[in-house]
Amino acid sequence: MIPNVLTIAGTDPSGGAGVQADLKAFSANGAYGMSVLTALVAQTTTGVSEVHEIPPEFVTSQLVTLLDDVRVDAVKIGMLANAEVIRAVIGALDRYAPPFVVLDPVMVAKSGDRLLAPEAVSALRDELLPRVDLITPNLPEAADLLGEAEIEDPAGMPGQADRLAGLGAKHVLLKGGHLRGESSVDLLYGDGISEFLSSERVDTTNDHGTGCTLSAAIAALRPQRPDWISAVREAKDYLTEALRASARLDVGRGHGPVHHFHRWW
Ligand SMILES: Nc1ncnc2c1ncn2[C@@H]1O[C@H](COP(=O)(O)OP(=O)(O)OP(=O)(O)O)[C@@H](O)[C@H]1O
Ligand SMILES: Cc1ncc(COP(=O)(O)O)c(N)n1
Repeated sequence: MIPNVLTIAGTDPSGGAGVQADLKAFSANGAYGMSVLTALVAQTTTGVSEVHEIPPEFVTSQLVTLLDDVRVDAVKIGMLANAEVIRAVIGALDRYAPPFVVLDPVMVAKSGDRLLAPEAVSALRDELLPRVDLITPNLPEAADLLGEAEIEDPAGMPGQADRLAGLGAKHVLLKGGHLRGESSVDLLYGDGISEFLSSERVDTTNDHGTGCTLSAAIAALRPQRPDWISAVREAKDYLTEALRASARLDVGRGHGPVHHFHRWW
C-alpha cells in the first residue's frame, strides 16, 4: 500500500523549498503527498520578500478537516512561523497520533530571513520537540535550540546530538551541510544508534531547500522501511542525487533548487 504522507509547512513559489519541495520529494520517494499550510511566503531563489502567516485556527481547521477523513502514515513538519501555530500543530498530533513524525526545525532561510519568530524557539523546543520521532536540525538550529555556540568540527556533533536527544526527541539527525570539506556529513543519533552518514559534497549553488527535501524524503520512506537508519540512509542518497541532477535545471539567479528526479526516468 502506498503511504499517505503529510507536510505541515510554509510555501515557496519558486518550488525549491517548503511545501512545494516536500510534495515533490514525497512523490519521488513512493508516497502519496498531502499538505497543510502554515504560512504563505513570497520568496524565490534570491530570498524572502514577505511572509503571510496563516491564522492558527485555520491551521487547526485544515488539520482536522484532513485527518478526520484520511489515514496519515507519516508527517513531516517544516516552517511553523510562530508559537500559536506550533500549538495548533501539537493539538492535532495529540488528537490523531500519527505513527511517524519528522520535525525539520526551520528557523532562518538560506537567505538569512527569519521563518520562525525568535520568541517561538522555546515553544518548539519545550512543547513540540518531545512529541516527535526525529528532529533534523542544521548546525545553526542545533546551537539555537541548545543555547550553545555553533560547532565547526564534526567531532563536536555527537555531544550536541546527545544534548538534543536529552530535550526529548527520540532520534536526532544533526546535519553537517554547513561544515566545509570534501564530504557532507550528518549524524543519526538516539535509541542506541550513533552513525555518521557521509556523502560526496556536490559542487553546486543549487542548495535551496536541501533540508526540506531530506526531511520530506525521510518521512516518505519511513513507513516503507523497517527502521530509521534505512529510511535516513536512502533519503540522503536521494538528496545527493537530486543535488547532482540540479545541474540540468535553470531556475532563478540565486540559490537554485535541487531536481526531484523520479527513479524510473
Ligand atoms: N553541497 C552539498 N553536497 C551534498 N550534500 C549536501 C550539500 N549541501 C548540503 N548537503 C546535505 O543536505 C542536507 C541538508 O543540510 P544543511 O545542513 O544544508 O541543512 P539546511 O541548512 O537545513 O538546509 P536548507 O536550509 O537548505 O533547507 C544534509 O544531508 C547535508 O549533508
Ligand atoms: C517555506 C520554507 N520552508 C523552509 C525554508 C528553508 O529552506 P532554505 O534554508 O533552503 O531557504 C524556506 N526557505 N521556506
